[in-house]
Amino acid sequence: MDTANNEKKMAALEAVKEIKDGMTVGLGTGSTAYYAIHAVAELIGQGMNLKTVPTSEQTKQMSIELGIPMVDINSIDSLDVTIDGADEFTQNLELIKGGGGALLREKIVASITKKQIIITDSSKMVHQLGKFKVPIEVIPMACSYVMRQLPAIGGIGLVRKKKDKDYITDQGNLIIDADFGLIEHPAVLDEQLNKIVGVVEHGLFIGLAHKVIMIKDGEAITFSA
Ligand SMILES: O=C[C@H](O)[C@H](O)[C@H](O)COP(=O)(O)O
Repeated sequence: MDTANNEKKMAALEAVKEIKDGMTVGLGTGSTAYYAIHAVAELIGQGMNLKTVPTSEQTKQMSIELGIPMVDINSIDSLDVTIDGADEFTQNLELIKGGGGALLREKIVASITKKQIIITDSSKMVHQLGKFKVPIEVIPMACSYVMRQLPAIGGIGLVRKKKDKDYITDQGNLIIDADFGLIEHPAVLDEQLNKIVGVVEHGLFIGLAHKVIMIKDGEAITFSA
């Protein structure tokens, strides 16, 4: 296993230590969350009684294959813990997520989670967000309107493609990957994006993470809110 994957796995194993019997657990999406999902399956295999909520169709499929019990998010008020990855994070626990297109369901799950734990390898920490483009999920009919609004708030967008076709999210929407340069005030941009009609959600996660566990040089480094 290469260093990055080793770090992802170690972070996942560290995070699942927070899971206790009887908890409801949110399962993130992506190559880092992958290791957490496997670790949760192992806990269940050892007899732990857990209910989970997946943050994407991809994670739901994995959960089915691994025999992980799931619960309808509309039948619960909150989740105890969610373990998810990130594309970038700062020490203030501001994040960019959505590189894998799952930001909308991830943000809904994070919003009702008591303890949102982000797990990363050592490449994801930044001093200022913005090298990674901010994914913006938009209603298809609003796509060009939203694109035209971005320069007024300092951004340039590109519609995400997959194999030469528009990338379609789990909710049937499009994603605009927007370059804002380094983001001075993520909370301000968060509000500006939320005000654009046709934007369903975006990948700036501000005030949602409670803890980031990053592995660097074989050690777990924890950042807490
Ligand atoms: O949409 C995808 C999610 O936000 C992922 O958690 C994020 O892109 C990080 O993915 P990975 O762990 O594969 O780097």
